[in-house]
Amino acid sequence: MISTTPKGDRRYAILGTGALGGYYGACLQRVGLEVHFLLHRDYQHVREQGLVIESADGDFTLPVVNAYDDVAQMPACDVVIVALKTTQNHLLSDMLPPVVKDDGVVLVLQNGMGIEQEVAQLVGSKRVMGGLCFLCSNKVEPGHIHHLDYKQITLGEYLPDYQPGGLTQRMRQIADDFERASIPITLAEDLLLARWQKLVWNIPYNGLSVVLDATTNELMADNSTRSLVEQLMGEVLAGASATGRKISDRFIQTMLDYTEKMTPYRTSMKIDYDERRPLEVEAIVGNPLRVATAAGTDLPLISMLYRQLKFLDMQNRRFNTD
Ligand SMILES: NC(=O)C1=CN([C@@H]2O[C@H](COP(=O)(O)OP(=O)(O)OC[C@H]3O[C@@H](n4cnc5c(N)ncnc54)[C@H](OP(=O)(O)O)[C@@H]3O)[C@@H](O)[C@H]2O)C=CC1
Ligand SMILES: CC(C)(CO)C(=O)C(=O)O
Repeated sequence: MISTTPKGDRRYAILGTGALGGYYGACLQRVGLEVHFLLHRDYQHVREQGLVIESADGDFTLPVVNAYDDVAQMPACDVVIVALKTTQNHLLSDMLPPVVKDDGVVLVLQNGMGIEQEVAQLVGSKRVMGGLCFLCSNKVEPGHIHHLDYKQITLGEYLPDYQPGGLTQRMRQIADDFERASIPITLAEDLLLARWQKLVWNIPYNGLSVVLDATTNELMADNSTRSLVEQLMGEVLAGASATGRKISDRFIQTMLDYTEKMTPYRTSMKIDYDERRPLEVEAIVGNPLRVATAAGTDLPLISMLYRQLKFLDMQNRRFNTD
């Protein structure tokens, strides 16, 4: 085991060493933090050969990492990063309890909404934080991650019912670790607001990329689809507003500009669809839709997108023989 944690440093666990978890975990280990990686199909490969990160910021290799295929073998950690696809979150009830220290924290870095609430039921709400990752990364081969663009994270504390959690000492400590690893961090006082803001991007682009078989640049180049993107973004703002979170209309333009500057991108949901993997429909579209509906607001375009995605996901799962 590589034990590099000097006094005061936090020990990290990465649950799901894929595109996101593998990238951030490797960045943290590279600057000397102690990181423990839970792997799945490429466990043997990574145990023997480590991780390769091909990155827009410079490639690097970690020939030796702390690799596990069973949480029971992992040490209890201060920060446990959840980086599975949300479609695998049913595994968390077994995975989390042994690996999070009594005074540790589970940091949910997945896309979507409502996951912190589920995690709080497993480990208690005092041990949960959320993060929104503006990252374009793919796992291209066993133990090989290709980081294409962006990397910043917005961090927020979770409190029951997503009451704003303010800024805390442990947020600053985790932010320091990531910044040491050259990952820019924004600290959010209100995690729910930050989650809605991220969904302004994910709901239209992830959803439409699957339904319309398109990349981000294709969605932006056509007037009809660009308008659909904008209308869907408007509905996300309405959902946020129904839960008491105001996002200014100008934010829509910011997200459109951000996407126009992005390298043409096949969204993560589109990659999952093409690879015939389960889609994160419930976390990214279903949960926010249900939250808005419960708060008394109809989101008709998002509701239609949700049903279309459910249909395509169900068809896709029928073909998946894994
Ligand atoms: N990739 C990105 O750029 C971004 C991703 N996100 C979000 O981050 C989350 C993770 O996405 P991403 O990293 O792309 O997904 P990946 O599929 O690349 O990573 C998920 C990892 O979980 C592993 N896994 C699955 N089942 C198990 C298991 N039983 N035990 C241990 N590990 C397991 C998979 O291993 P195996 O493949 O071997 O089954 C895989 O390596 C998602 O919610 C996504 O929406 C958010 C922003 C950007
Ligand atoms: C917005 C983006 C591309 C990260 O910046 C993302 O969240 C995704 O692909 O799921």
